[in-house]
Amino acid sequence: MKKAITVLPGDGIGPEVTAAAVHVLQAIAKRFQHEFEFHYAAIGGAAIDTHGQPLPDETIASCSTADAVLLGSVGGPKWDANPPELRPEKGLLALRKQFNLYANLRPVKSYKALESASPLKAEHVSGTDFVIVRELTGGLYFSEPRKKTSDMAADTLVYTRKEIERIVDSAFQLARTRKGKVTSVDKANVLASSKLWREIVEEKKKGYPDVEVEHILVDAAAMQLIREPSSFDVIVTENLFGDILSDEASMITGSLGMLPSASLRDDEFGVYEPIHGSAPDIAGQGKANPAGAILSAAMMLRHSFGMAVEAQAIETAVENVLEDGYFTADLHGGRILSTDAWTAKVIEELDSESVSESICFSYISG
Ligand SMILES: NC(=O)C1=CN([C@@H]2O[C@H](COP(=O)(O)OP(=O)(O)OC[C@H]3O[C@@H](n4cnc5c(N)ncnc54)[C@H](O)[C@@H]3O)[C@@H](O)[C@H]2O)C=CC1
Ligand SMILES: CC(C)CC(=O)C(=O)O
Ligand SMILES: [Mg+2]
Repeated sequence: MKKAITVLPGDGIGPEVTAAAVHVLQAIAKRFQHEFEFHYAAIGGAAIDTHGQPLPDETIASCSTADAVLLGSVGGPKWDANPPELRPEKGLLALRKQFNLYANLRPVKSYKALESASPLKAEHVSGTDFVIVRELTGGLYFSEPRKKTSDMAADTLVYTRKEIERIVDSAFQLARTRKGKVTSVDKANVLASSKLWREIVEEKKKGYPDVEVEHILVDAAAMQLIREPSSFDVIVTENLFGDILSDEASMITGSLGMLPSASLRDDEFGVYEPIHGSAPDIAGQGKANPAGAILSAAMMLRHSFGMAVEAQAIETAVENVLEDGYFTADLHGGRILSTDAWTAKVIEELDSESVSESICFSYISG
């Protein structure tokens, strides 16, 4: 199958982790006889430097003609003093809005091999398997009006019924394919937007009688994620809460570098991005964990290209490399490899006999 992928490496460790994911995709293309065409375009600080804006028209054009987009990360101290319209993060937010990517799926799954890398006790980590469904194109990050003087500052939190309904529907539909439970996270004891959110979840649940629903306030949710992460299946929440809770949740697995994400709309198109930022403190040192980006590529294969077997091959290879005790510098307890060396292990694993046998078996049985 022939597919066009636009790669937006961005800033900091973005180019390192997207390079890793592209290498893995090339290995998949070779093994399964697909043709992946990679087109590179600028976003974030890199785009400000070359094009004078964080989301150039050429980048939008490239993404518009692509089957899917692989993104690294944006931002860094070089651009921190820039005015708001010339901040790297503005490019990422504009990309999400431009392509109407309202549903950001962030799977959080524990790995046996990483139980000791997590700051949580192994018995708490074990069995963790949930997805955060984060609303991605509304809320405070798209605040209008937004104002700042030296004496006051204001951001506006707006959600429309339509925005809440579609993300809540996404969560219910996802729960039906999993363990059948939705946890809606809000701050309905204080915020008007959260009160509407909760009302809509209550209305929507009538259409999904097979799905169990619970409501939890965001502060308690932050606690419950640490106390009993295995109690969650699908968490649905607004933009800011989802951003914060997913970084917290990443540590259950051992590192922020482990979590992938898919930013989706109603068709197959998607932007696939690790949840972490540009990590300026480790950029250019071969210390970045590329697992989040590599697993994002697997999500791309499954969702945008319908390549479930290929996606599973990547996920199995990542798991096996961790099982073999090969870690990156952010994870404690294994043999530490550089970003490139760890990626090479994943590709070696993909090429290995055991993975190819399980793939053949899946083809036959699937
Ligand atoms: N999606 C995106 O592009 C995002 C961009 N940012 C931007 O990134 C810049 C840095 O933000 P921070 O708050 O430091 O968050 P960050 O996510 O870049 O880093 C937080 C910490 O986690 C570590 N880390 C992150 N990803 C890692 C990986 N793959 N492997 C190993 N360690 C990893 C970093 O070294 C750092 O110690 C800022 O300019 C921020 O605005 C932040 C979050 C998301
Ligand atoms: C620009 C930020 C909203 C990016 C971020 O932290 C995220 O999407 O996780
Ligand atoms: Mg974030």
